[in-house]
Amino acid sequence: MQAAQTHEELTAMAKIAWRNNARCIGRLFWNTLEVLDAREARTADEVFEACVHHLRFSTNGGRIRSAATVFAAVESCERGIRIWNRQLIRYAGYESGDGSVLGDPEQAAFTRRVIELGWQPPDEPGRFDLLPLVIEMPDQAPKLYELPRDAVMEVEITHPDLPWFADLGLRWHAVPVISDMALEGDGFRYPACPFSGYYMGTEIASRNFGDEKRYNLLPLVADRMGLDRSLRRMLWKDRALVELNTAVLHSFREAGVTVVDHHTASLQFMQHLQKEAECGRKVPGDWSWLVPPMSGSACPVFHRYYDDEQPGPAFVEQTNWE
Ligand SMILES: N=C(Nc1cccc(CNC[C@@H]2CCCN2)c1)c1cccs1
Repeated sequence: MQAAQTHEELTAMAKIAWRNNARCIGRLFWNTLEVLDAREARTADEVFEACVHHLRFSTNGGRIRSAATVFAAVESCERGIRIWNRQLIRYAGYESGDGSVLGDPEQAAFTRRVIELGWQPPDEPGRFDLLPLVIEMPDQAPKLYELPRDAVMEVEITHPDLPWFADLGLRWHAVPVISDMALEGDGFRYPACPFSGYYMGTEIASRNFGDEKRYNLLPLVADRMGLDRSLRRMLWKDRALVELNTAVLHSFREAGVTVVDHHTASLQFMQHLQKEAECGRKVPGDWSWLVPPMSGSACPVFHRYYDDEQPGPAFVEQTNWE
């Protein structure tokens, strides 16, 4: 077993792992990452407390701080401490007999799993019920924890010009916290290291709200806009996407919650490419992830190729509970 990394070594490793993440458009700010050291957490309760602290620290009243909380390292083959949730904050998906889902369909299997583990859904299940955290300590059964409501900031979605938009009852949480990946590098592996930043508007509007296999809201928004959905060439999906994205960006800014539009994020990434070239470093990039899911060719990141290397240190996928 190697000597543990100092906090400085751990911080540098996590920052470089972010800088190496080929799928991330927000890497201009890699050096601002705050690393919270939770390697001493030895019980599920202590891990839960550190996760709640991460939410409060990163949310920061809406002035979001990019952060990573690092729990204990493991030898390569061990499972170690694991957070089963893909993100610390996710909404339940309740599947009914006919296959329809109330809430987030992407979370239907996980929702079933946590109910098996003893989670009690609310008396009135809804579209935005917070899922519990599932924390697994080495050689122990997983434990469930409800997130304190005051640690989860949410934004209600309204539209600057369309009054009826508020009636859709849409909301989303302010901070994305990826909690199922491992931080690997310099001979160390950290299987629990939730990391968070701020959202790009398209993630919520185009993907979480827009995807057919998610909240599938394009037909509803188009109908409320009075568009003719019988003709694809009327581009009703595109018009609905623009208004969903306008609403998300407007609502987050109104609420004082950090968010970035896909045009600004693309320009920032081009600056990052410039800075890295000046430092003599290649920038690994995955075009299919870097290009925003709407108006791709209107973003400069679209008009070039990327280096497909995957250098370490890195945040890596790992087998989860399924
Ligand atoms: N803005 C963010 N979004 C983000 C980053 C990484 C991963 C994810 C999760 N999205 C992955 C899903 C899976 C398929 C399509 N999207 C979101 C950030 C999350 C953590 C720091 S920034």
